[in-house]
Amino acid sequence: MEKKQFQAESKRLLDMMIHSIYSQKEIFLRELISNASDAIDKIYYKALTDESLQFDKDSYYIKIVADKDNRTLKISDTGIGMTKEDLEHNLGTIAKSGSLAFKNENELKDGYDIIGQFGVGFYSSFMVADVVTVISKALGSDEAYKWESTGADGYTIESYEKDSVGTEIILTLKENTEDDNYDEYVDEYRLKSIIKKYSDFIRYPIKMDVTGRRLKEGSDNEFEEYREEQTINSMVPIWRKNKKELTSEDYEKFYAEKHYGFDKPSKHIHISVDGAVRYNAILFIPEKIPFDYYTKEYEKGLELYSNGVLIMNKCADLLPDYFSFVKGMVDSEDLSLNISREMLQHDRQLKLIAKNIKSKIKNQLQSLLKEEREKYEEFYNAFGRQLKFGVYSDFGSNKDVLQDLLMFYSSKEKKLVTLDEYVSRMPEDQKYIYYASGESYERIEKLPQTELVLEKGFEILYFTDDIDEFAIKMLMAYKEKEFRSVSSGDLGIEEDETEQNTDAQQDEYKDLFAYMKDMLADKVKAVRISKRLKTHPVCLSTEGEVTIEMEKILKSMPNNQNVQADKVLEINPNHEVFQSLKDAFANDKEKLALYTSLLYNQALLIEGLPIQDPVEFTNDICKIMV
Ligand SMILES: Nc1ncnc2c1ncn2[C@@H]1O[C@H](COP(=O)(O)OP(=O)(O)OP(=O)(O)O)[C@@H](O)[C@H]1O
Repeated sequence: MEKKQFQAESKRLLDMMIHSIYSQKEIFLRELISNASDAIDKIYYKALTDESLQFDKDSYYIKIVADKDNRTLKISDTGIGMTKEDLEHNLGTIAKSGSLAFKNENELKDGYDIIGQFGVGFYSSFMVADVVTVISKALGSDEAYKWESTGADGYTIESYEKDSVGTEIILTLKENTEDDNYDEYVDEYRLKSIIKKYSDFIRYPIKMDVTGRRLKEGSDNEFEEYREEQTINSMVPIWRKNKKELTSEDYEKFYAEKHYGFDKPSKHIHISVDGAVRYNAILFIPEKIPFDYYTKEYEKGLELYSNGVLIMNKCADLLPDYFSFVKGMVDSEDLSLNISREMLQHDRQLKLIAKNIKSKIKNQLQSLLKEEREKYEEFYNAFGRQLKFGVYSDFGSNKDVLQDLLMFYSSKEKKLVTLDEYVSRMPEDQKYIYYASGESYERIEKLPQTELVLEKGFEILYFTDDIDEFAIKMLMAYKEKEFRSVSSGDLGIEEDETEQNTDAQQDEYKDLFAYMKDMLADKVKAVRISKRLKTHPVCLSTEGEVTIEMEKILKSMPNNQNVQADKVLEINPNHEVFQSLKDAFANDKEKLALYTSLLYNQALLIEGLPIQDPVEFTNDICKIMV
């Protein structure tokens, strides 16, 4: 029989599974049971919506059979089954193709991370089995097939006999080793406990023949063993249970079982609404950021159930983009089973649910911020960018929902603070909320432009995310306090005597500045005496809406429209350099040209902007050295 090869990525994954040192190998059973349950969901859904199919609730179940003598474990289901193509396609390739490429070799080595990141599902059976056999008959098909693989060297598919629709997965367990005892996976007691632990909420019965002991009939001291089929799981879906009966562990188990993420959820929200619209939902705020979160591949959405039947895996309409990190499910009695994706978008019930969910998530985040600050900061470090993006997008229409959830690093507190905290401690004479933008906190800390604001004792928020300034522009103000960049022309700081002095100086040396401006041509809008510089000789400030950070970001975009910030070169009149400029202006215009060009380029460097001609710049430095 022809042996087919796994697709390259699957092969790597399989290798990892086979050689896995993952300590929780038992999760393979959870994976197979959850696949079986998904397959039953599919046929169940079909039976409810297709009248030609018989509907008999009792015929949907999962059965586990352990054969101690042959060391095999069989997991069968009465689900939708797989055709030959399905077997090849679903079991020979990784569904989320390309995802492996994101991870580097080291991270993958112990197979631990990968399980979490991708929920490798079916492949996890190779952690405990040498041979995996899948026998399946698809709904509507007359033929059944057997798929078999011993791992990395590929798989075979052949026709097979099977009467009923569904799938059987037979695992031939690995030989025991010093470290691992695979016999435990044919041990009834152990299997029962694994099922209870991970799959108790599966909605279909998970049946298993178990051995009991009872008194022999007519005897009061002789026992006999007997076999009986038992349903191991309690079957009530967690979202239908009373919140009071559930522990955080139950929610965590559900989160893992559903592959919402490998991390533990940072927070869960269990909603039961019985009003104008009835629904149950379990939502999770993840603790860690999914590896593909900020990529185009990431798909937001919640699982959508109609009265216990899964009708959509990722219903995007239930979550606004700015809460796209939320995982979970919604079950509503009020949705029709036959609803199509297009109809859903217009469904009134769904819109109500989405609105309700939005406010629940917001409240939850707010209470996390209030009550568990550290946890909130962890969350914010992972997903804060998305919230800021939410403020910016849709023309700022969501700013009211989001502004109280924002945090920025503070020059004063040296940690993340909220806008409310900032505003509430603003001194009376402080007009604006000040911010400074840059690549990192360390770099911003050194920006000359911050000098005056800091000297006044005002707090500065540090913006290091691309989106920060754009979001703030959209917000415009918080509690009626406007935002102001420390580089902006007008800092709104009351002028004292020395500052009035600078106005006089500006006037006095206007010819010098005009001359310098001419030399820099359209690189700057003006050259001016600085009011904000205290110790540094030079800096750039901006006039108008576009700041230097915004210019940088806009320039890096694919269809940049060459948007420029209106830059002003500011000179510190109290720095010795100013005296040199004055002398050069009076006696040596060539020198003035050299100094002007040097100062301008220095200001660019401070801003992290590229110098147009670095060779010329270094030659200029040499000129003043010799
Ligand atoms: N018992 C089964 N019956 C029918 N189809 C199955 C069964 N087991 C697996 N499949 C098919 O094989 C596919 C691959 O399964 P696998 O467990 O590897 O990934 P998944 O379930 O899609 O994703 P994940 O496990 O990450 O949620 C499934 O999507 C499903 O189409």
